Amino acid sequence: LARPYLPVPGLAQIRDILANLEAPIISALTERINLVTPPDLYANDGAGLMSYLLARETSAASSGRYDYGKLEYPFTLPPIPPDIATPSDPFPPGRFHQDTYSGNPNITTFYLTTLVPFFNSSTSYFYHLDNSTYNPDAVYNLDATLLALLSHRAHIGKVVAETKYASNVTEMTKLIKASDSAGLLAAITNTTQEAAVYAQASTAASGFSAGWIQAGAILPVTFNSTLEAATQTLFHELVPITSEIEVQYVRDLNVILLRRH
Ligand SMILES: O=C(O)C(=O)C[C@]1(C(=O)O)C=C[C@@H](O)C=C1
Repeated sequence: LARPYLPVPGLAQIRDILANLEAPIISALTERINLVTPPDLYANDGAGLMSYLLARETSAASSGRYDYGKLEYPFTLPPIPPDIATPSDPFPPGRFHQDTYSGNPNITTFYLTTLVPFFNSSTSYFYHLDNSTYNPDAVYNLDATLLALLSHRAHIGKVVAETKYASNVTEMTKLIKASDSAGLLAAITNTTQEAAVYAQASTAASGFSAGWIQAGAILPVTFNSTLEAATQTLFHELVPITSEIEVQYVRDLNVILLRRH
């Protein structure tokens, strides 16, 4: 089946798209932080979460969630096959191509090792008459929502990379041909933009915690600081994961560029 020709938006528009994902990410994080985490929920490298995801992703795949160009990638299913460049389709600058790299293993590791420790609430907004706070399904449900948002956000790096390549073909081609990963990382990095992303995340986090507190939610005193710290940690990991997806995407052009010249 022929895949569609999908041009990518310009950098300013993509940054708006990335900005629009910050509030939903921090919203899901806020909800997740306010649920009790049952002991051993993530034992065996998150095997329980992974089997929860597998069922959900199998259903999501059948409704097309991970189709070509959606920029949504599953954690538990085989990756979408990459595009193969041909003489009639040499991946012209500005056109999206599907590469083989997935940032999801890095996202899973970071989630389990770095983010889960923030999820230490002793109270839950679910009310059970038997006073139990046991609710692994509700927890996994938010984990799955959050992971899908993080993955989508990071994999938008593929179109960031394409648009950066298209606007700087000469310079990037040199780095790609030299397989200069460090040079490519330097070329795609914009520390001013990163600072803006972190500042916006921080504003959103304080907005969400203020909202919950003003709405009269009964919250542990540490909620505000936990959400702030988790948000900062999250975005300081997500931006490097996004950057790595960008670098891998342009590196993938190597074969084509070497063949062309
Ligand atoms: O906006 C960009 O230029 C991006 O490449 C995206 C992003 C990010 O993840 O937000 C990643 C790397 C850059 O250093 C700045 C920001």
